[in-house]
Amino acid sequence: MLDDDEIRAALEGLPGWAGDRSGISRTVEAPDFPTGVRVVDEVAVAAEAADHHPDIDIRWRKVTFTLVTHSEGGVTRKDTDLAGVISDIAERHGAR
Ligand SMILES: C[C@H](O)[C@H](O)[C@H]1CNC2=NC(N)=NC(=O)C2=N1
Repeated sequence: MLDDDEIRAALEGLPGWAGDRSGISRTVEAPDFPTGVRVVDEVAVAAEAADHHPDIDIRWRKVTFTLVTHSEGGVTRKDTDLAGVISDIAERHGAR
C-alpha cells in the first residue's frame, strides 16, 4: 500500500489523475460516445489481463476511471500501473 507521499509522487507522473489513499481517478472526454465505449472495452481487456479492475462511470462522452486495491485497503502500484495503461489507451483513441 502506498503512503501519501508515494501517491503524490506517482500522481506527478500521471497527468490527469488525482486522488489520495482512498483511490485515484481520472475523467477523460472522448470525441463521441461510441469512442468512449471503445476505450472502456480496451481497458476491460487490460484490466482482465492484470486481474485488476477499475470502477468505471460512463456519461455520454465522459468516462471516469477510479482505481483502488480493495484487498489492500488502499492505493498500490497495481493502481498506478493500470492508471498509466488507461491513459495510454485513452490517448490512442483521442480521448483527453
Ligand atoms: C481474486 C482477484 O485477484 C481479486 O478479486 C482482485 C480482482 N480485481 C481487483 N481489482 C481491484 N481494483 N482491487 C482488487 O483488490 C482486486 N482484486
